[in-house]
Amino acid sequence: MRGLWNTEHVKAAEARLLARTPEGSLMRRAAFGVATVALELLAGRRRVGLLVGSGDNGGDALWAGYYLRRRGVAVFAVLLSPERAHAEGLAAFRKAGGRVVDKLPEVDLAVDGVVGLSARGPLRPEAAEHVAGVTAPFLAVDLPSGVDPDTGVTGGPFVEAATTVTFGCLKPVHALADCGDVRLVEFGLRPELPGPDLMELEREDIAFAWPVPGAGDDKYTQGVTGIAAGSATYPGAAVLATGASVLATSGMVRYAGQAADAVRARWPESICTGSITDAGRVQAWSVGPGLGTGLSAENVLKYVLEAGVPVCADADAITMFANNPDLWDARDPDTAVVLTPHDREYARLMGEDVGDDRVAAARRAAARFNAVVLLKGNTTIIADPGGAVAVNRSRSSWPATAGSGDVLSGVIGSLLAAGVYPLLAAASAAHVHSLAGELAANGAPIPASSLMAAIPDAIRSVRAVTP
Ligand SMILES: NC(=O)C1=CN([C@@H]2O[C@H](COP(=O)(O)OP(=O)(O)OC[C@H]3O[C@@H](n4cnc5c(N)ncnc54)[C@H](O)[C@@H]3O)[C@@H](O)[C@H]2O)[C@@H](O)CC1
Ligand SMILES: [K+]
Repeated sequence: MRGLWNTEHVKAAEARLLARTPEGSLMRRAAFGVATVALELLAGRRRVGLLVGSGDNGGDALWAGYYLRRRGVAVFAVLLSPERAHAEGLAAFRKAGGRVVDKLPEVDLAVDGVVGLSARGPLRPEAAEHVAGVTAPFLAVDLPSGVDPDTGVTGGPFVEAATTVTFGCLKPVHALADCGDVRLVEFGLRPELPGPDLMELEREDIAFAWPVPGAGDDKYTQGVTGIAAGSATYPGAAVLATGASVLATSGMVRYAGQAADAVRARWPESICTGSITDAGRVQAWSVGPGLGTGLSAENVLKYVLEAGVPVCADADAITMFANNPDLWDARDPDTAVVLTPHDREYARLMGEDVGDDRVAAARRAAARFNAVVLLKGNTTIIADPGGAVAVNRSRSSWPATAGSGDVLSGVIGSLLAAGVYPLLAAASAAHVHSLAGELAANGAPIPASSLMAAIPDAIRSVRAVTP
């Protein structure tokens, strides 16, 4: 698991660390890290340009320029606010033979030291012009300038970084926005930090969480998943959700609904009934995809909420909660619920748009409904009602296709049925879903059924990293 910390916590921790380290040493260590990565990226080429802003981020860039000069690299720097440039960094840079210029010449690598942790808003016009004039790849210092450190939002021009070197710890921007290849330079900040504000699961975490049958297991002991999805109009949603559930774990899957014939034909291993009341016992329900929003669908939703087992509520289930909040009354407060809205469903459910701060939005919904909220997007945010948040950056946008959400809800249902903690179930499902999308797509569009079919490969790939 990788932790990520908000700027507020990073700044407070840095202040404590600064107070007990010799002046300037942290900046020089950070800059040395930047220079080391720059040398690696240069791979023998010898021209570097620096874009230097008014704060310590610019100071880092100037000190990195100093270290690069000492290794014989030609370094040019544009000072965006010459009178406010970091004084010691600039002096060291000049003394080492660095050249201050009005405009960067052709270089092999550009270092973005425009703004860092104190950044607000997009690049200002002058910086944007310099950035636009650069053809070399960018190495961003701490974070790509113009991208908000806490939300990853860009409201105008920003630096497209091929590589980002950050210091002390990762910040939300590194998971919420594209920062290229992110490298972390450690300098003893961790003991000063509270628990992380966000976490990003790694393959090892998912491999650890994913249910694996033991010698004493049978089809019942691994958790039976119930799928309440699909309708005469939308049988495909039922086939996809059930199939995803069948492929995600080796526990049993029961399907209940109007698409029983279609599901049975495609997934003979599932137990299908036409009515939810005949479904039998399950350890979790996945409800909503293609279900409709009429009275009979509302009754299905009530039935699964009353069952006293974890519920993944997706698609039409979310719309029904938005239309008729009284449906929540059917839920015992101890029943875990995972809601999986996309932005429009979120707006329906919450009566407000997601806004720029997606993490805060997911946290608000999780607190309001006492549920895990998985907010879909290129980066999926998964918030726990207790405040914990996991993020999953998708590797490509191919999974943004019809039926993809049905697959995700089936996987979440299976993990809930296997007893995986809801936040971990949702985050692990999101990870495997995006990995399956990447494996299936392999550079071309994919139907959701291909994504679903790649779930076993994704699980194998995740599990392959465990010793
Ligand atoms: N505090 C520390 O312990 C360390 C800080 N380090 C560096 O210091 C950086 C933070 O430095 P600062 O707090 O001085 O601030 P920044 O360098 O992030 O920003 C400097 C100033 O730029 C202005 N600014 C904000 N948004 C802007 C925009 N969109 N366009 C143009 N100007 C804008 C603001 O006036 C801001 O104070 C970190 O990102 C990191 O690179 C490192 O040297 C490591 C140690
Ligand atoms: K930067």
